[in-house]
Amino acid sequence: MSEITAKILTKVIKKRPSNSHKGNYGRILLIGGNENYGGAIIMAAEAALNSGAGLISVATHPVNLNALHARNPEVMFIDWRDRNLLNLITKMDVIVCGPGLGTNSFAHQMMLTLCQNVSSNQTLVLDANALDLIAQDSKLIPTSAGLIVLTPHQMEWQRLSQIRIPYQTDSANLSALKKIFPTQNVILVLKSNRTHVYTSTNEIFVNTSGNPGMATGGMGDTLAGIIGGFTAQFGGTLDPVLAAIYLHSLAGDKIAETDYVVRPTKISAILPQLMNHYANKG
Ligand SMILES: NC(=O)C1=CN([C@@H]2O[C@H](COP(=O)(O)OP(=O)(O)OC[C@H]3O[C@@H](n4cnc5c(N)ncnc54)[C@H](O)[C@@H]3O)[C@@H](O)[C@H]2O)[C@@H](O)CC1
Ligand SMILES: Nc1ncnc2c1ncn2[C@@H]1O[C@H](COP(=O)(O)OP(=O)(O)O)[C@@H](O)[C@H]1O
Ligand SMILES: [Mg+2]
Repeated sequence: MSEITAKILTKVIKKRPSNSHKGNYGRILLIGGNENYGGAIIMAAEAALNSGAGLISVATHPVNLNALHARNPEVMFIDWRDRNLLNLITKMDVIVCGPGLGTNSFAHQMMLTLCQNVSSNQTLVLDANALDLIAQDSKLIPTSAGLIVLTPHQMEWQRLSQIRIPYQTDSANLSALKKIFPTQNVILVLKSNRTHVYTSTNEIFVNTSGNPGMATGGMGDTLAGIIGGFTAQFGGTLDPVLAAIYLHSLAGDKIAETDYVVRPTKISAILPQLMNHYANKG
C-alpha cells in the first residue's frame, strides 16, 4: 500500500500553456440534485469549476436553476427531463452522477440512460445515490466507460459490496470490487477519515491528510466535483484522481488551521490558489 503525498500535486498540476482555451480543459456534465438535495449538485459543480474544468454543465431538477446560476453563472444548466440531455451525455469528457440524485424511479431511469450511452473515451464518476441505485439493480452497472471512479463512503460501500463496515478490509474490498466490476477499468475511492483507494489492477493507496472538521454534509459532493475537474483537464487516469483526493483534504487541513468546522464551499474557494502554488512548484 502506498501513501498519497503532496508529490502527486506537482506531478499532475501543470502550468497552462498560453496557446490554450476552455476546450482544452475538458467538458464535464454533473447529474444530480432533486427537489431536496439541490445543494449537493451545486457544491459538486462549484468544485469542478474551481478545480479548473473547461466547460461545466449541470443536469438537475429545474427548481435548482436559480440557486445554481446565482452562485455560479459560469455553469450551464439543462433540465434533467430535457430530451437533449442524451445528446449532451455523448459529448462529454467526464460525467459525474449521483450527488443529490435520489433513488426514485426517475433517478433509476436516469442511471439507465447514462449507463447505456456512456462510451470508452469518457470518464464516469459515480457518487452517492448513483451507487445506491447500482446496489439495488445490477443492470445499472456501466460496462462501456473508459474509466469508472466510484466514491462511496463506508455506508454506501456496505450497500454496494454487502461488506459490513467493520469487515471492510483491503483484501475484502479489492475482491468485491473485482466481483462487481469484472472487466471495467475502475478506481474505488472508499471515503472515511483515512480514505483508501483501490484499482482494478490491485493497487492500494491511503490518504493520510484530512481532519474531523471535514465531517460536514457536502464534503463528498465537493470531492466528486474535484475528481471530475481533475480528470476533465488532466485526463481519465489514476494520478489525477489521487491528486484530487489529496488536494481536497489538503485544503481541508489548511482551513482547519483556523476554523473548527470546514465548510465544503470554503474548500472549493481556495482550490485555485492551491493549484497555482503547485503548478509553479512543478
Ligand atoms: N446539501 C445537500 O443537498 C446535501 C445532500 N446530500 C445528499 O444526500 C443524499 C444522501 O446521502 P448521505 O450520505 O447523507 O446518506 P446515506 O444514508 O447514504 O449515508 C449517511 C449515513 O451513513 C453513515 N456512515 C457510516 N460511515 C460513514 C462514513 N465514513 N461517511 C459518511 N457516512 C457514514 C452515517 O450514519 C450517515 O448518517 C445523497 O444524494 C447526497 O448526495 C449530502 O451530500 C449532504 C449535503
Ligand atoms: N474525520 C474525517 N477526517 C478526514 N476526512 C473526513 C472526515 N470526515 C469526513 N471526511 C471526508 O469528507 C468527505 C465526506 O464524504 P460524504 O460522506 O460523501 O459527504 P456528503 O455526501 O455529505 O457530501 C470524504 O471525502 C471524507 O474522507
Ligand atoms: Mg456523499
